[in-house]
Amino acid sequence: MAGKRELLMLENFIGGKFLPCNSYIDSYDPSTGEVYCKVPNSGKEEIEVAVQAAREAFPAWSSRSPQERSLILNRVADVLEQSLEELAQAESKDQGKTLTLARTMDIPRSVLNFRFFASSIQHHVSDCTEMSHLGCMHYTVRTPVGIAGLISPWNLPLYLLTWKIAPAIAAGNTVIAKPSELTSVTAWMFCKLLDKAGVPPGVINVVFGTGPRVGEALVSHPEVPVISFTGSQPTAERITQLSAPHCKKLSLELGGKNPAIIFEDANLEECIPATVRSSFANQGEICLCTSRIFVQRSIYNEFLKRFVEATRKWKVGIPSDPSANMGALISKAHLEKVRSYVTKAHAEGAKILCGEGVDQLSLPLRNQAGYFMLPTVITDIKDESCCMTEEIFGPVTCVVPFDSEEEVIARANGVKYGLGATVWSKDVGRIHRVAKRLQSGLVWTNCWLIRELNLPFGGMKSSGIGREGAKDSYDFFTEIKTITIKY
Ligand SMILES: NC(=O)c1ccc[n+]([C@@H]2O[C@H](COP(=O)([O-])OP(=O)(O)OC[C@H]3O[C@@H](n4cnc5c(N)ncnc54)[C@H](O)[C@@H]3O)[C@@H](O)[C@H]2O)c1
Ligand SMILES: N/C(=C\C=C\C=O)C(=O)O
Repeated sequence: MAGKRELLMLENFIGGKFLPCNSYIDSYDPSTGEVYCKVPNSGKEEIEVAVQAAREAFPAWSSRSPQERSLILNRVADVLEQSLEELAQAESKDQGKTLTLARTMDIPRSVLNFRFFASSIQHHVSDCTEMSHLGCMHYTVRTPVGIAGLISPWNLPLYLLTWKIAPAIAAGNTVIAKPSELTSVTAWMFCKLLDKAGVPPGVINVVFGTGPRVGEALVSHPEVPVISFTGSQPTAERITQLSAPHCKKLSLELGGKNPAIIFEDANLEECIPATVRSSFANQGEICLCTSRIFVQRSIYNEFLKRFVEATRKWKVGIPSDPSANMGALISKAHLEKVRSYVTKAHAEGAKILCGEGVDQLSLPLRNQAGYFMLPTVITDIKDESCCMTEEIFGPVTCVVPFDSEEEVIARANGVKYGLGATVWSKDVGRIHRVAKRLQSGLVWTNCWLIRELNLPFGGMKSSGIGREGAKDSYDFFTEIKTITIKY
């Protein structure tokens, strides 16, 4: 039929083979609102087959040396890098993010995830102590846990999936990965590259589908002893319940309600563009995005004026537009949810200074049913408002004044989350004092989102349990044993 386009059909990747599924889910292009892809709607049956493949691959893979595994991880990095442009195009189309961001952040970071763990796996050492008076020495050994279940969200699809796959296989585990059903395409493209990189069949299995069906089947499987999950807090609760009867090892990387604290001596030339970026990068769909901006009262009015001016220049455009700073949100439902927060803030008497309901979006005709929204700044809002306490995960940020250091620490800590904070000041003593007292797994001062992969990444309170990073991921994906030798 004229005008009818072929849909992209994904398949599960199990035991080194692509396998079709009995049923499929529609996947949408967020920039047009059109269905363009079909994602397998897998369930228990597919998980059973994947477990069998991962179980069979485990003995050979886990007995390779870290150096041998490292060679393969480096080859995965190479093949990913060779496909950088196709992967970036696909990530942008599937997720709605700008092509520029996919090219400069998502895919390069996915490549780096493999290179980084290929190197770090070769540098771990174990502990050894001696009790000479008893003629004993003790040492520790670490062994891979087994089959790892890896579940990832839709905001940084390949970036976050590979941040789990790379350390898990580097440590000798085999894996079953389940990407978000909303953004499965780059995971499927990644599977196509694995044979070329020399990854043995069954070491990496990817099963697609929804959380309640295939995600729960994976989490509940008795032969999957370790689950690494990145996503929302309510899903983490469900995963915790399902894992409890099996005492599974769990790593939970969850949401945030991240504060930026801006003291009167901050360098506003640097702070304003960085805070626009920390609020609205990737459409505000990064767990580390700033959503509560506390500004010291003496500079509040100046900051607000300049911040709103800079936000208005943050361009929303179609993802392929090189001048766009922001693309489309992930789904219609998510767009409606994000907008509803602005409506609630307005109803509570807060002021919407720019963006949603105030300014006009300008989009090409073909993209008018896409899930776009302008970056929105809210002020005159109470700390207790849902916009100041709940994770919105979209391009909405609130700006409020504060008077003292003591007060702002208490207010910044006054939410259930504790993931990433930023602090802006030239006073080194104050930076150390405030950073130490913030209930936050990560604190960036005078910058945002500079990542050091060696060090722990993760959240406090409802932002999660456990940390990821060179040593932390190694510890998580291995079991430790203490051995005593009497001589
Ligand atoms: N801390 C971090 O590093 C980090 C990083 C990115 C995103 N996030 C958080 O992720 C959330 C947004 O992502 P999302 O909407 O995809 O989260 P989500 O919890 O809805 O889904 C995440 C993943 O879990 C799966 N899932 C859903 N229900 C499940 C169930 N019952 N059992 C097993 N799996 C299930 C989904 O299919 C998806 O693959 C936000 O809260 C964001 O802050 C956190
Ligand atoms: N896990 C990381 C980032 C998470 C972002 C959430 O949206 C990372 O940089 O390692």
